[in-house]
Amino acid sequence: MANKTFEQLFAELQQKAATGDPLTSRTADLVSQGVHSIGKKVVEEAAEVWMAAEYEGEDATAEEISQLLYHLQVLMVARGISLDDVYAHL
Ligand SMILES: N=c1c2ncn([C@@H]3O[C@H](COP(=O)(O)OP(=O)(O)OP(=O)(O)O)[C@@H](O)[C@H]3O)c2ncn1[C@@H]1O[C@H](COP(=O)(O)O)[C@@H](O)[C@H]1O
Repeated sequence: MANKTFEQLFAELQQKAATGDPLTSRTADLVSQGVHSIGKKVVEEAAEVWMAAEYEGEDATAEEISQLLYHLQVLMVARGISLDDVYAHL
């Protein structure tokens, strides 16, 4: 059912940020652009989650949530924040 877990995606993104080609990897491209650009994507995706939750179905909302989680993870990688750093606050 699931393509990958949250932890598996994070490990993949760390690898992409370290060795990926910005021409073929969205993650490498975003990390090369920096925290300002990634932050704007996080805000954009958060708004799309809100709109989908209010006006669209569960599947569309879940897709938007996946895109928000992806961009949050890219921001974490760009700032050198680990999953444990975040889990410590849960
Ligand atoms: N989970 C994701 C993922 N979620 C969202 N996105 C990207 O984020 C975009 C967000 O959608 P938008 O509607 O905002 O698209 P957009 O406005 O055209 O985006 P912009 O390029 O204009 O910012 C999507 O089009 C995808 O390109 C993702 N890109 C990659 N991943 C996964 O990340 C891993 C590494 O990917 P690469 O770094 O590309 O190899 C792979 O497992 C991918 O499946």
